[in-house]
Amino acid sequence: MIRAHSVEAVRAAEATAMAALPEGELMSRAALGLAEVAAARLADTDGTTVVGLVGAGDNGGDTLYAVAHLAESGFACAVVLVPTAGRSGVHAAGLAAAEAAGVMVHVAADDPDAVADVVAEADLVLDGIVGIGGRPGLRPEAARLVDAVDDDAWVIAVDLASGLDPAGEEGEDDAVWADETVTFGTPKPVHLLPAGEAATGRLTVVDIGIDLADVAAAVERLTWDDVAALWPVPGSGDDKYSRGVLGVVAGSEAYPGAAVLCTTSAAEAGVGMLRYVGTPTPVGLVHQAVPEAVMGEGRVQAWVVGPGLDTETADDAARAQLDAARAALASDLPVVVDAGGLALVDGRRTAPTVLTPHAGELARLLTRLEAPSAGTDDGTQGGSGASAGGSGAGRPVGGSGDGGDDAQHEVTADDVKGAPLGHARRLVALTGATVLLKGATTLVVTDGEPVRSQADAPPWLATAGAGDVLSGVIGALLAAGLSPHDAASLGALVHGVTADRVSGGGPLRALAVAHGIRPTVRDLLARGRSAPG
Ligand SMILES: NC(=O)C1=CN([C@@H]2O[C@H](COP(=O)(O)OP(=O)(O)OC[C@H]3O[C@@H](n4cnc5c(N)ncnc54)[C@H](O)[C@@H]3O)[C@@H](O)[C@H]2O)[C@@H](O)CC1
Ligand SMILES: Nc1ncnc2c1ncn2[C@@H]1O[C@H](COP(=O)(O)OP(=O)(O)O)[C@@H](O)[C@H]1O
Ligand SMILES: [K+]
Repeated sequence: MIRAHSVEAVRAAEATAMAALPEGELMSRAALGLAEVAAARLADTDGTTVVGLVGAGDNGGDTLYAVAHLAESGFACAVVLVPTAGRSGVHAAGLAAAEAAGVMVHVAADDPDAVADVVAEADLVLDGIVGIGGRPGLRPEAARLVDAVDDDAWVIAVDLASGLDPAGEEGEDDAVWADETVTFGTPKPVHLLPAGEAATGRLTVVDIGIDLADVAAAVERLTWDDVAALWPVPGSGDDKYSRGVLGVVAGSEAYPGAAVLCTTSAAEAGVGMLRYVGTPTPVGLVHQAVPEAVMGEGRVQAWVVGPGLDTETADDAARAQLDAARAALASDLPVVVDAGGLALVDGRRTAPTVLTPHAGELARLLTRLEAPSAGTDDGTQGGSGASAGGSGAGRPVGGSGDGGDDAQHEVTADDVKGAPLGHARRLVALTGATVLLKGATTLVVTDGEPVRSQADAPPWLATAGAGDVLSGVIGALLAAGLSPHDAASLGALVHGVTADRVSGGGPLRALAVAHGIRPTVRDLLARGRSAPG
């Protein structure tokens, strides 16, 4: 598992470590590690020239010492001091070390054009403008230097790409776009979150001897090696019921294929038993595609509700299926709610719940649930008595404070994409559920848990039906007894890794991803068995 810690946790751990070390020792370790990475990249690319962009804080200090090391190793090195105060505005001891090593020192404010030319010559650029002390965005004088960097230069962000929000809450276009980030002690949230991941590039962590082993992470990412520890592997005493029965309420006359995709992936994920509830067309298709599935309701340990569910049609079969969906939501069993099922959610369930919206679905849910008088948005069904909350669990009033009295604020998909984590948290606050927000980086947010962030899938996975496959995997894991947080994040990991294998760099289809789940899990489990220790 990769663990990222908040800025506050990092500063506290640094303070503890510094108290036991000679002054400047941590910065000296950071700078040495940074210089070693930079020297290796220069060797890989036959580069010879280095420019460090140096801001006013300790991030600039790291950069000055690192460039001094690189100059001592024989590279042609210069630094550009970004603050308008020039030499007096930067880390004094770091500047002295750089000058002593023969580094050329330029002050950006003195001659901006000439300095831009110096930057443009560099084979390798160290971005030391700001680190964890930075506010989002770049000031114009910094942006001008960043614009001057040659497209072929290797850009290493020191600790984080300047301009990004270190907490990764807000997206920021005005930031350094790094090929690589060399960070110190531990990853920071921005490195793993959608707001900063692309601008971070390759992430390299330098050990500077700070201890965060017992400190809760702000953001976590499951890796391949976590699968063996988390995946529910049956023992000799198990039977199909003890392994977990999953009920699936999915598909409709309008969208029958979703039922096939969801049940196929649940079967491929190795669920103990599968029950399917649907209308005649998907029942026939599921019967053919997944002969293991049993048709109709019965005892289950968890439900998937919603892929391809049609909440608009009111014929008898569709109504019976919707009744089953509502009963599942009103039950005390774990439920994964996806796609059409999200329209039936109108508040808190007390039982474990995973909501799996994409950005557009999250925007619609927030708009509806934060409205002064919320209800289900499938108006055809009227009676709110069959709400997701069941009898005693009405819609919480959270969010009423930001809407204003008359005009309801409509949340858009673009709002969600601009600040995905914050919007996912809003839905967690409204529902108490685990929220899995789909995208290139999928976020799993649960109250009181570190955010899980998975980025395992290729963009080819952005294809119709891929979400139906994901819900089947998560459902199988919930039925086996995993917590919503683990089921959702492990499901996202396996779904993404499978998509990557199935794609192999080319197109994929959702059904192929469903069929790829079984071999992927097998191989990840085998990897765990062969791992040392
Ligand atoms: N505290 C420690 O023990 C260690 C800190 N280290 C380094 O120290 C960094 C943190 O240093 P600081 O706390 O001094 O903070 P930073 O160097 O990240 O930045 C703070 C300075 O940048 C200015 N600034 C903030 N936002 C800006 C923006 N958008 N544009 C331009 N200027 C902006 C501020 O006015 C302030 O002077 C870490 O990221 C890391 O690189 C490392 O040396 C490891 C040890
Ligand atoms: N750019 C991307 N890169 C990787 N994965 C993506 C990207 N965009 C979407 N995905 C993934 O593809 C799946 C799409 O699911 P969804 O939008 O629910 O599709 P559908 O409703 O058609 O099944 C999700 O798992 C999502 O995380
Ligand atoms: K930086």
